[in-house]
Amino acid sequence: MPHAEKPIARLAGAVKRYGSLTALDGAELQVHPGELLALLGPNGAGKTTAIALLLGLVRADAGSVQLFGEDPQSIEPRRRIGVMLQHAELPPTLRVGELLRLTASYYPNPRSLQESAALAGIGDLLRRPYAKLSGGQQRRVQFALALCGRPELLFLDEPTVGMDIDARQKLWAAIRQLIDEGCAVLLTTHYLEEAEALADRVCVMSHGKVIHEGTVETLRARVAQKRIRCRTTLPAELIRDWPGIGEVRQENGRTYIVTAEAEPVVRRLLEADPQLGELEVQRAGLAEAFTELTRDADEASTNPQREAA
Ligand SMILES: Nc1ncnc2c1ncn2[C@@H]1O[C@H](COP(=O)(O)OP(=O)(O)OP(=O)(O)O)[C@@H](O)[C@H]1O
Repeated sequence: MPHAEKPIARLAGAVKRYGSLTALDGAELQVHPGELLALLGPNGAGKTTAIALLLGLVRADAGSVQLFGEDPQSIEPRRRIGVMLQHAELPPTLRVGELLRLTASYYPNPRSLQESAALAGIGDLLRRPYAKLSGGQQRRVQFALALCGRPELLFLDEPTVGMDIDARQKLWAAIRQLIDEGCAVLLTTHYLEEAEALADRVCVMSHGKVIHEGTVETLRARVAQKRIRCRTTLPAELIRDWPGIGEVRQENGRTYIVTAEAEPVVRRLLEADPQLGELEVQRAGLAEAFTELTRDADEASTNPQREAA
């Protein structure tokens, strides 16, 4: 999708090797002002490495890495970002309020303590020592620290891991509020519903490359499969032999069918079983699209001649 505005964070052909392991293999990634980009991919795909490059924590072996058009290791672009990583090492004896004040002091135009605390929902934790908080509370404090500098770009690496449903939804609401104020967010997550709830765009990574980029809708549309569910007396073996059937499963008295084209299958089902009931046809969700995409990428990488064939 062409974008009028210049990206504020950019990887172009970025390569990062750890010994013989290639963690990033020519990754292309762009974050634009004010957007929420979700970075998805299986474990080890290279998401955290991509973020580490953009934060200047590691250097690329090849390709270019830019943050606000500059080298991410220089101080100016770093003053414009906020960061919440998977593993945060924070001084355990400091109280939450002290941590927030200290972090805010690194930024030229920080939010007030009260504003940061309210956004992250930690108003009642300010006097507590950080080390004594629960895992979920510590995550919320880390979120407050990430947003206290009024960043233009927020990096959130699996922010809701360890949070209960209520805390997760509150964090989503706070992220939406930041987006409304014009902050861009680069989010990595394994929760596809999180990407669906928040993202303007998604990038799917596999084996150190971005293998898909688009909206949640375009990602879903990549998967042509439909799911049919019904109650029928027809045996699974019979349906399996019909043309265009991907998979048939029977469970708890219901039959589940996966097919690329639902209409002919539905027609045939109704003809073969006039008693058929509880018929439902669904388009594949983001989870199926994601699984299918990354499986294709896995097959291509373990079987490279397939590409050439
Ligand atoms: N410091 C390091 N030294 C050696 N190998 C590393 C290092 N950091 C990452 N790797 C390897 O690089 C690859 C990409 O890792 P990365 O952490 O970027 O993946 P990820 O997509 O963030 O995975 P996850 O979803 O599990 O967090 C993995 O194979 C990982 O083992």
